[in-house]
Amino acid sequence: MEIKNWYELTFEIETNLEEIIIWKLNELGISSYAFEILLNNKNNKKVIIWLPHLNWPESLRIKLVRNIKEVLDKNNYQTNCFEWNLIEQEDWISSWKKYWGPEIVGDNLLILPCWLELPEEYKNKKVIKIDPGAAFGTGSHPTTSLCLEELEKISLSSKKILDIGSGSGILSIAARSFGASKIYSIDNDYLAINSTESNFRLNFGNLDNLKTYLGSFDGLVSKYTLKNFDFILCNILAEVIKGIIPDIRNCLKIDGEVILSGILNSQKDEIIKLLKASNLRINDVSSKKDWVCITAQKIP
Ligand SMILES: C[S@@+](CC[C@H](N)C(=O)[O-])C[C@H]1O[C@@H](n2cnc3c(N)ncnc32)[C@H](O)[C@@H]1O
Repeated sequence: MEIKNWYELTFEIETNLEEIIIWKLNELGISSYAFEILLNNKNNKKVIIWLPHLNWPESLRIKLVRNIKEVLDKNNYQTNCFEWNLIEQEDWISSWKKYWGPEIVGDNLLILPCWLELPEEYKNKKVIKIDPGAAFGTGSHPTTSLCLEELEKISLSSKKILDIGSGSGILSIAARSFGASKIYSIDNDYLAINSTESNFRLNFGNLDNLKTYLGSFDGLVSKYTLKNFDFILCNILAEVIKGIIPDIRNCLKIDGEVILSGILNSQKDEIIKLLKASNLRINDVSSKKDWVCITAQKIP
């Protein structure tokens, strides 16, 4: 289905609430947003959220504002200044482009918005081209960059990968760029699956090494044979991760590894406990801002 128009929601927050808003939007499955520094008030930022109009009837928009207000209230910030505009696809693309430039991740990766030429100074980087569309995964969120940095550390040559919650496809594309031979990408949002496929094509010109599945991971594992993966990449919220750890183990081959992201610092210990209980050995824990990424290995 093609998205024609977008709702644009804007409001102000104190700058220190940015991470909390990102966390809430992530939880609500909202991926297109930006923060703008206000020149007249350096302590505040403008939040701009774009929502595909077909998926956001009035009732859901009212609920969204209520959700955001609740989060802000809890953090002692009161506002009623929420402004809605309806904008056309072309205007959304130009708004979005204004906020997005090339981004270096880890030692060697460069995330490049598809409408930009590769800047000369980044010619030696491994480039991942992304058209952000309506799916999560531009590389700028700590949960994504933590996964990308983990991927840089491991040898993926000829490996079989499962990407659970592929969003824009950014991790699948990185895995292929690092030499993985077969990538299976799962997402329960059709916009994300479209985005994974079109971004994969944008980078490699074809979908030869990619297989996509639309649906929830727990439903798909019982329907298809998803087994013997060398690596599983899973950047989903901790609440979802908790319920799928045993299935993740079943999908890994012995010695295979899972990279889990989307976990808040406060949720780390509980996830580590669940991983150990499923016979998954913790190999690495890295963190950025409030977020943690855990790498665990299937032991016999
Ligand atoms: C935080 S985004 C991650 C996107 C991308 N992999 C990245 O690292 O930037 C999580 C994605 O998981 C998908 N998702 C959430 N729960 C899921 C589930 N149970 N099964 C499959 N996909 C799921 C969402 O639609 C979303 O695209």
